[in-house]
Amino acid sequence: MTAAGSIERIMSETRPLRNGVFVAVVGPSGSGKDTILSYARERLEQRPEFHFVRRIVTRTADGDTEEHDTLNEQAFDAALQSGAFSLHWNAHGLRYALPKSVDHHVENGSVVIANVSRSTLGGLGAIYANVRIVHLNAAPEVLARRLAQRGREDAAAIEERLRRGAKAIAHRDGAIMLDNSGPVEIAGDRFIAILEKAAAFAAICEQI
Ligand SMILES: Nc1ncnc2c1ncn2[C@@H]1O[C@H](COP(=O)(O)OP(=O)(O)OP(=O)(O)O)[C@@H](O)[C@H]1O
Ligand SMILES: O=P(O)(O)OC[C@H]1O[C@H](OP(=O)(O)O)[C@H](O)[C@@H]1O
Repeated sequence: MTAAGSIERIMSETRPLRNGVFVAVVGPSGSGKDTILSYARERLEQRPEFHFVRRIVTRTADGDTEEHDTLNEQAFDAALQSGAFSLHWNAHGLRYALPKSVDHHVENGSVVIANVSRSTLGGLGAIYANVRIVHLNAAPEVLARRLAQRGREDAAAIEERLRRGAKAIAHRDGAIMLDNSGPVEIAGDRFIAILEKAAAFAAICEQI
């Protein structure tokens, strides 16, 4: 490898990764993360500058509001060991990950949007130079009603999700708070406006 090639390789591996923006969507169970992501994805599907991440979860997709890839525990471990993930976490007795391709999308200047756990937020800045945190929420009685209506979990699991949601509110400087207690169009259109601003920022980064 030439010296220039070697420097290029080192530069491309230097973290935090630049050019694009990583948008982390967080919030308590039932706040509507998957719903708002679908709303925005449908409306932005002709816009190549936005990349909506398909997660990997150790849960089958049956009855889920989210489309994701499923791996069993053993396959998840193997993928983790082989470096196939950009980010991973545990919650609700399940394991979650984002594919390594997320990093390439960010380096290529995209706005990359993912539903992640609040537990990942502290580490994001070391991976991605430009991070936006969108903290979705809804009134407690709304969360309880939605989880009951969704019917994906039994009553005990819903109780546990409500407890976890109430406990782990992310008090982070710079998080954009977005209320989704009302109709999905209200929070959905606000979310799209946030993504448009991130895309404008990424476009400026590309010029400098
Ligand atoms: N604005 C809204 N108005 C009415 N129903 C909504 C709204 N937003 C979401 N819902 C409904 O609430 C339920 C929970 O939404 P969703 O699954 O998107 O939440 P989530 O934050 O992704 O939850 P989890 O973290 O448990 O996956 C779903 O049944 C969804 O259809
Ligand atoms: O409470 P915290 O750690 O923020 O979030 C934990 C996890 O809970 C939800 O999972 P699911 O989509 O309901 O399976 C979120 O998407 C996240 O991955």
